Amino acid sequence: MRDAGLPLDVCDLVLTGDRGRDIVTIPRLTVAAGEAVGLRGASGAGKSSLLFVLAGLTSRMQGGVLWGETDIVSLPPDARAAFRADHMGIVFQDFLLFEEMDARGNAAVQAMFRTRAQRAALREGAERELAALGLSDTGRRVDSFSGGERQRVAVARALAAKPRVILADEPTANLDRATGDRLIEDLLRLRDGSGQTIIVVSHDERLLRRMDRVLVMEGGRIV
Ligand SMILES: Nc1ncnc2c1ncn2[C@@H]1O[C@H](COP(=O)(O)OP(=O)(O)OP(=O)(O)O)[C@@H](O)[C@H]1O
Repeated sequence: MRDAGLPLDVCDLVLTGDRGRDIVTIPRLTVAAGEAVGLRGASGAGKSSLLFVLAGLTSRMQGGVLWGETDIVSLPPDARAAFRADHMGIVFQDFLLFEEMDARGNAAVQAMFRTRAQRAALREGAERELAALGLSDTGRRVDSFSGGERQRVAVARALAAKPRVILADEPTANLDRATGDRLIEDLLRLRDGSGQTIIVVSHDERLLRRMDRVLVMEGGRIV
């Protein structure tokens, strides 16, 4: 089993956008290891921007974002990328799939960056998650998949390596009810089994209801 989830400690965080505008301002936010937290709020409230910060996908942040002992704000971009690859599974709002690869290849894409010894486990994890999400025909190129199918590939990719942290932006948005429910069960099964920390942006009440805690964002702040 992989290590359990990482705790998060955000301190005096400011994310600055173009023209110097503050997009996200968080004086303090702590999430326990293994906690499942929902983030909700109106469009433009800063939810996706906060996920980007937590994933270390921007250099325009100030303050502290500690995952365990590691402050990703103070890491250079290549070290942030390595930390992300080692510890995080991310579901982006627009999925970011490799269009010319099949579902299986996309779900196991991190294998390209792993050692030979790690590749088999990652491919196995990808197959397991694709099956758990009910996706068949995994040898087909993803550019021919529907929105919901693409979403399932993106989620399988995020979960394949059993990361210590899962960050997801609207993971159930394109899914029918049954598939959405399956995804929610899958996320919680991971958390209950190996204690992953989960932070999910969503408007889906069924998903939010299952989280340990739901935070509301407004104007770049948690209210
Ligand atoms: N690089 C940037 N420069 C300036 N403003 C930005 C930048 N990135 C995002 N914003 C603005 O910051 C605000 C928050 O955007 P964000 O995408 O985080 O909102 P959101 O809560 O995720 O919205 P949605 O639910 O519609 O996805 C928006 O007004 C957006 O236009």
